[in-house]
Amino acid sequence: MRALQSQIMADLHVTPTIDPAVEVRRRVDFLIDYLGRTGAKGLVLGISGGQDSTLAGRLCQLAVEEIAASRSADGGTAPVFVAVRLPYAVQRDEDDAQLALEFIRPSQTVTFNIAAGVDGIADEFLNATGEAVTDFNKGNVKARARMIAQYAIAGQFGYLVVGTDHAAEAVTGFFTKYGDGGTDLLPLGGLTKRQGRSMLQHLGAAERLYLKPPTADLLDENPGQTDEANLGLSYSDIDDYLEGKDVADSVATAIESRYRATEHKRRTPASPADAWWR
Ligand SMILES: Nc1ncnc2c1ncn2[C@@H]1O[C@H](COP(=O)(O)OP(=O)(O)OC[C@H]2O[C@@H]([n+]3cccc(C(=O)O)c3)[C@H](O)[C@@H]2O)[C@@H](O)[C@H]1O
Ligand SMILES: Nc1ncnc2c1ncn2[C@@H]1O[C@H](COP(=O)(O)OP(=O)(O)OP(=O)(O)O)[C@@H](O)[C@H]1O
Ligand SMILES: [Mg+2]
Repeated sequence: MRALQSQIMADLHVTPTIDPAVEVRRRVDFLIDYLGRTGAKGLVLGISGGQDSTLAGRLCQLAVEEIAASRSADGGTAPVFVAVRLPYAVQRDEDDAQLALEFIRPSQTVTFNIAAGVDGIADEFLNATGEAVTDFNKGNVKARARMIAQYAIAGQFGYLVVGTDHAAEAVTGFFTKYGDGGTDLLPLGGLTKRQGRSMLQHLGAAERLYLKPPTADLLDENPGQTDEANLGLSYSDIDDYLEGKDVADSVATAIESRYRATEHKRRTPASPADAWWR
């Protein structure tokens, strides 16, 4: 194995194989423990219809249901899980999002359309700079608008914002800084994409929910662009690398170059006391 590969596996807490049942239990326990220690009144998470939010959402719901079952015995109130639909106007694959919600069965579902907010920022960008925001930058505004919506809900009702980042996204920094990367806790941390898929399968999700090609779906001009097309890398190769397997040199080099370039996304902002960025 390459030296950096082994270092990355350790830094991102990846294990080459998992038992899906054990990982479901461990991550539900983590959510229960975190909720207990913070006293938060609930968890909030955007549900897109993609694999990651379907899995994280189901784990959140299992956690709050277990807490509710244990508290009903002593008459206490339990935290809730709020699933948020966050379409930009009309979502092309809304049926997948609805299927994910049917599987998750959240305590509550809220729909918060980000179109007015995002278009307001795009209009003001033009006023302020004299040029139109690019489709790519507007995509990151969409991801950040979703973060703002979730924190508004969390702040108002005393919830925590759940993130869906996992090792196969963290390694390439494939998320919007302070957008989908801006969250309070990460129940999928350390998992590869195929390990997450195996957990959804274990939980009895419909195939469509875990075989769907991953997409950030942030672009007006290329709706549903797959992550793999955007990255120029397949999740199968990224997972192999993270699980310590041999991959082509060109694949390892591409992953390692992205890993180095995106270090700033996995850190808190640099200050004069830090040296990691040198
Ligand atoms: N060395 C450095 N030290 C500190 N900060 C640094 C920096 N280099 C850039 N930055 C800052 O970071 C910013 C760039 O980062 P960011 O704004 O995130 O933008 P960027 O990484 O360019 O774009 C986000 C990428 O993540 C993808 N994405 C987003 C959301 C969801 C998903 C998904 O998987 O579903 C994927 C999206 O398709 C795109 O390829 C710069 O504008 C600058 O402010
Ligand atoms: N249209 C949307 N509605 C609600 N939440 C969204 C939407 N788009 C993105 N999100 C949130 O942003 C997170 C990051 O998106 P990302 O595409 O990485 O995950 P995913 O859609 O759940 O799974 P996949 O990576 O397989 O597409 C999602 O997990 C979800 O919480
Ligand atoms: Mg997606």
